[in-house]
Amino acid sequence: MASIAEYYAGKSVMITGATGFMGKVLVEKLLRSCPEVKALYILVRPKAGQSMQQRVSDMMKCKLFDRVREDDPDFHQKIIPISSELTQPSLAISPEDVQRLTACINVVFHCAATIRFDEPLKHALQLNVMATQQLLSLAQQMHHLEAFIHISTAYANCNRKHIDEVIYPPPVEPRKLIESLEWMDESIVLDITPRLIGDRPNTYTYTKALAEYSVQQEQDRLPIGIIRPSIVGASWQEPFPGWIDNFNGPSGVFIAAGKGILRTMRANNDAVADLIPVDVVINLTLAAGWYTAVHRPKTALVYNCTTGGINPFHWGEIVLGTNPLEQAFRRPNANITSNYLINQYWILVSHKFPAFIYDLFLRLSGQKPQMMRIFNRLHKAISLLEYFSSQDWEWSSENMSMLMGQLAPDDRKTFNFDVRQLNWPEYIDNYCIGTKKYVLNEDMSDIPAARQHLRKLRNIRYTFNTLLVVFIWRVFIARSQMARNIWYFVVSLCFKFLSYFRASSTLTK
Ligand SMILES: CCCCCCCCCCCCCCCCCCCC(=O)SCCNC(=O)CCNC(=O)[C@H](O)C(C)(C)COP(=O)(O)OP(=O)(O)OC[C@H]1O[C@@H](n2cnc3c(N)ncnc32)[C@H](O)[C@@H]1OP(=O)(O)O
Ligand SMILES: NC(=O)C1=CN([C@@H]2O[C@H](COP(=O)(O)OP(=O)(O)OC[C@H]3O[C@@H](n4cnc5c(N)ncnc54)[C@H](OP(=O)(O)O)[C@@H]3O)[C@@H](O)[C@H]2O)C=CC1
Repeated sequence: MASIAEYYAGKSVMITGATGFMGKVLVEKLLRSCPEVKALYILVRPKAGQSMQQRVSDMMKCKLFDRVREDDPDFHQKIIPISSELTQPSLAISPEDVQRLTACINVVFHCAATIRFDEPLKHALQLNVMATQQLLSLAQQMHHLEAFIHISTAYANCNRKHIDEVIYPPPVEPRKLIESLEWMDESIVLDITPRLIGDRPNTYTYTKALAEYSVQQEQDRLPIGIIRPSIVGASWQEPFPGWIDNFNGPSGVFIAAGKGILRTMRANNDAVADLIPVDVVINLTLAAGWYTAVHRPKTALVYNCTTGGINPFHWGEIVLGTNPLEQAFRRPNANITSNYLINQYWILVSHKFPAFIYDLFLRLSGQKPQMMRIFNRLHKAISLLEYFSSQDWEWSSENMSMLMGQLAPDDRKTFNFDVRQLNWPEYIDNYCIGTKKYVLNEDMSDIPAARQHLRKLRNIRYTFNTLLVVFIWRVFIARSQMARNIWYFVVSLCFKFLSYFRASSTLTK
């Protein structure tokens, strides 16, 4: 039986979402570990004033591709960009390109999606569901297709507590929903969105569930596999530990906490933090492509790609890195609580009050206030994440274990997705370093300066607290006999307690 690299040798692979976080890691891994792959056709759109070619050439210059570049400086020749806007009819692929793709593609990896939690329903439907349906139609025209791998999310069915590796019937038939929303004005759709998404928290999870169903509908006509990763984080091992390029999910939280901006958030300390490293997801995805093509399972297999059931880690166990970020707003000291009121109290004391003071300082020094605005955006982002950090889910992962059992020993090493070996504290430490190096582009050599800055912040805090105590004393205590009496009473009580403990600890020696 062919190994994974042998299988992909000579194959033409089509990838959507190749410019995204997971797509880039998929392209890199395919080029590095399957060097005989024939060609990667990546569907890309022009964006933000950049042409498709410019975007692809920028992407290939990215540090992520350093190892591939070392192995094969001409690796870019295997990447063939195809212009496509997935929300347009026929995916806006030219007839010539359609012909090219249908003639040669062997494997499709569909990664593209909008992953925003606040996406208007119509747009989320267009991209996550309708584009997927159009892609399935294109796949049906492919003469040599051997596998169609769809990337979903483990949270597509987050309205359930236990999630098996099956497709659950969606609340509404996707085609019917698309037809009925077609004539509706944006504002009407906005009004009825909460009713439609029901017990799901956002349009993202809702449309990903509809997409899964649409994919499964084609299982008799296409060789399909569905991957459901949980919260995808920085890479664990490959191409190097800690690689990450965005603010999504925990990355934004780690950065905001590391900068001393985020000091409190609602999460359940004891709930499982179902993070999954991006390289694990990609290794499983490539293995699933191989398995679908070589073993041809009769129905579409769903792979829950999660860690909680295998190597659980909890939100309360997260200890943020020891390498400080540059120019922190305050000394990092982030806490999580499941209590709404306690969280609101800390938001007031640790977020809003310092932001108010800082903005006052900016105003007085003739600058534009900005901190309150930053905090308002942060609170919006955090409120969208709290649904996921405050509860527990259980995913079965038999298909992931089955797939591991099917791999040859060498493939198990090269395409490792065995998360039992994952050391969480080490992973989180590398993750934090990754956000510093690759998201914020900060240099590790600046760490002594960052530490010095933290010491300065500590001194500012001590000075501020001392001034506050003196102010309170002068304004409230020194002016009233009763307040002075209470103050002396409290101080003498503390003193007595201290002497009592000192005496008892001397006795026990
Ligand atoms: C107290 C701390 C203790 C630490 C331990 C506890 C850790 C708890 C962590 C809990 C994490 C829980 C994570 C759950 C995630 C569930 C995942 C489900 C899995 C999936 O299937 S999908 C992937 C997840 N998707 C997302 O994460 C997307 C969420 N993001 C959004 O929906 C939008 O970005 C958002 C938040 C609505 C903001 O929208 P908007 O205001 O319009 O801003 P933009 O997105 O346009 O971004 C503008 C600009 O800001 C940067 N940005 C975005 N987010 C952050 C951030 N959190 N911090 C800093 N900066 C951020 C963004 O990159 C843009 O920059 P540009 O330079 O490009 O303009
Ligand atoms: N990140 C995570 O934590 C998780 C992600 N997933 C799933 O993994 C997949 C990949 O996610 P991730 O890489 O994080 O997402 P990103 O947002 O990083 O990437 C999304 C990709 O989709 C492309 N895309 C978006 N809209 C269009 C469009 N209209 N036409 C063409 N291409 C488009 C983007 O292209 P462009 O660069 O042009 O915008 C980009 O390449 C998604 O299906 C997501 O649901 C599942 C679980 C967790």
